[in-house]
Amino acid sequence: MGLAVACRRVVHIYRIEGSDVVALSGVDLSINSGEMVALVGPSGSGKSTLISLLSGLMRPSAGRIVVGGYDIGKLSDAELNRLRGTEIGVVLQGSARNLLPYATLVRNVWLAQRRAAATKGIELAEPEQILDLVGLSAMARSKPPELTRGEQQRAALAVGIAAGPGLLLVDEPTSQLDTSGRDEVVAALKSVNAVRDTTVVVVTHDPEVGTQLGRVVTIRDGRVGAEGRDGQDFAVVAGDGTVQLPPETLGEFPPGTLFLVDHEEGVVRLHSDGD
Ligand SMILES: Nc1ncnc2c1ncn2[C@@H]1O[C@H](COP(=O)(O)OP(=O)(O)OP(=O)(O)O)[C@@H](O)[C@H]1O
Repeated sequence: MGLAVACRRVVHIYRIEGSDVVALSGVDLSINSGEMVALVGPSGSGKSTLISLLSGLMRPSAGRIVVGGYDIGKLSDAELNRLRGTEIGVVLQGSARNLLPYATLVRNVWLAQRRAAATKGIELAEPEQILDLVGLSAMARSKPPELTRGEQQRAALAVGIAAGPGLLLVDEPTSQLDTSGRDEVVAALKSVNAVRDTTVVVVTHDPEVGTQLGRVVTIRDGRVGAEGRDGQDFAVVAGDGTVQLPPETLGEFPPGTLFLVDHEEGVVRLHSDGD
């Protein structure tokens, strides 16, 4: 069963040596249970910070994040740890960071399952079944260095879903892959989502990955700047009522441009001198 995600006015500030870096400045985002979402946006816009907060690796400086009914900001370290090992799967950028090079894929998956099996008290899928889900059953007895980059990335996904999480967070799974490697990784993500109803959130720089996942959320300057759904782009109203226009339209609508909000008609119109 997939976990739903709700972010309300999420702010995150890194404090380093007396200076503050505002990484997120008011993220409002809802993700339904079983949805697939791509997070895109310029470098430094806050995507990885958002993933770290959703995974419970850090708590937000302000605002609220609820994952599957758990309020991330209010959980103890032990509770966050438990959540990360069982309900939330995380695949870090760079497949090598997720895999033990000296262990076979079956053993990699089994090791990731061990703690969760005890904590959850339920029977988890056999490692071979999990590897089959990401298209790696033929490589079950191989070790990571024997795999191609794309296969390693899919093995990292298998480890990420080993404990049967309801939310899978994946950072840049297709960087450094060729087109066919990328498509196989996206197919593996889709198969996990379809078979297990897992909610999947993927950080990516590849627009094609976003298109294939269906819903694309653009993070810009630490907040949700835009959304793409089924190939159409939308501006998004944030929790404080502000709307970011795409930077490329700022020439057309410079700061100070007036819009008329017509409550009765339910429309927003550009104000021109003739109005
Ligand atoms: N550990 C940290 N300490 C201090 N500042 C940080 C830290 N991590 C990120 N930042 C800063 O927070 C902002 C958002 O960074 P983040 O890594 O979340 O962006 P991103 O969109 O994931 O970037 P990229 O696409 O390059 O990975 C940036 O200004 C970055 O320099």
